[in-house]
Amino acid sequence: KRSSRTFDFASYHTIDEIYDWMDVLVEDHPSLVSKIQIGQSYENRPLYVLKFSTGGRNRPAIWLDTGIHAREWITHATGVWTANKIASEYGQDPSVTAILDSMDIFLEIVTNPDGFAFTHSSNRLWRKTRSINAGSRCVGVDPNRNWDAGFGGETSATKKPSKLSARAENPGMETLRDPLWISSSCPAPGAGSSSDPCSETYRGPHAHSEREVRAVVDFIRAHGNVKSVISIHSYSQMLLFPYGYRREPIPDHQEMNELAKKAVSDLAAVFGTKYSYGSIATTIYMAGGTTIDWAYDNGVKYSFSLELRDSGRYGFLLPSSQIVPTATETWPALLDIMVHVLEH
Ligand SMILES: O=C(CO)C[C@@H](Cc1ccccc1)C(=O)O
Ligand SMILES: [Zn+2]
Repeated sequence: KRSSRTFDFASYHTIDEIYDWMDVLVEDHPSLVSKIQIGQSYENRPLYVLKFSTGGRNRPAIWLDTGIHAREWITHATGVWTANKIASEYGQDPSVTAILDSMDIFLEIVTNPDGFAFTHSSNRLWRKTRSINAGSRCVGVDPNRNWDAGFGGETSATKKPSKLSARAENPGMETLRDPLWISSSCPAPGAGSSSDPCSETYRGPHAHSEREVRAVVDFIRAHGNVKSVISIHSYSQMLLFPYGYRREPIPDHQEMNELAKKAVSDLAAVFGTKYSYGSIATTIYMAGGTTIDWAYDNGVKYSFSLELRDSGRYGFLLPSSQIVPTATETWPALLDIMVHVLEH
């Protein structure tokens, strides 16, 4: 009989391998884990979400997503490891047990399946969705600029992008040659996204134009009781919270900052990996239309994004030997956030 525990967590996997593994995880934990489909991608791949629940009806919930950017393979791998950890620790770890006795956890591992498949088949550094842009030969929308929160920037940038801002508009192109820019605090253009379909931060024709984004928006709105959204990216080793579309701090800045401080401290305690933390706009760069700004503005107070390993040496091409160490050190940070949500 297949077991979810014998899966090779120390290797990168294809979408089919991950989707098959999800079914085995459900088989191994039938009273805790279920798989729901929240929609379909542009190319009609299913959008699957793992639900961890011990009962109740519409309990307060935590939403986790990985793989919204296709090339950030360490995030899908961390999502698989974390799903297994949650399922294995229920009934063993007191914090996990307490969380799941009162709340549900939803985890979407392959949030951008078309892009992910494309990184396996054609272009390992693909970031965006694979939707066709009318009137352009350039494909795809940045799913982390497509959300209806500061979409297109409050002051949509009309100024000519400077060299720096051109870089900020093309995350990943320079990072292989010049990783420093990604952790530079220099701001991206005011808009924090691009209207150019050929840009890596193309925001799309309108907010929620992407099926992959729309499906999550509809799910979270219909659920109505999501207390935390944690959207996991790589790389640069940061723990981020809103806002990205404004520099002004959120009302809950102090609480979020202190929680982030504790989380990165507990992460560092594992192997010494250093994370920075703070609001998106002040820690990485201005970014409009992001997942967690939308969540926060729609009542999800505990909204965070993680930027996993590394800080630029391998970037998106993180060796598979670092998968389990990365997932292992990230776990205490996730637990800190989830326990805080449970207690508040
Ligand atoms: O994926 C990234 C490239 O690794 C960095 C992320 C940084 C970010 C993450 C979460 C919210 C706002 C910005 C991005 O530009 O969307
Ligand atoms: Zn990303």
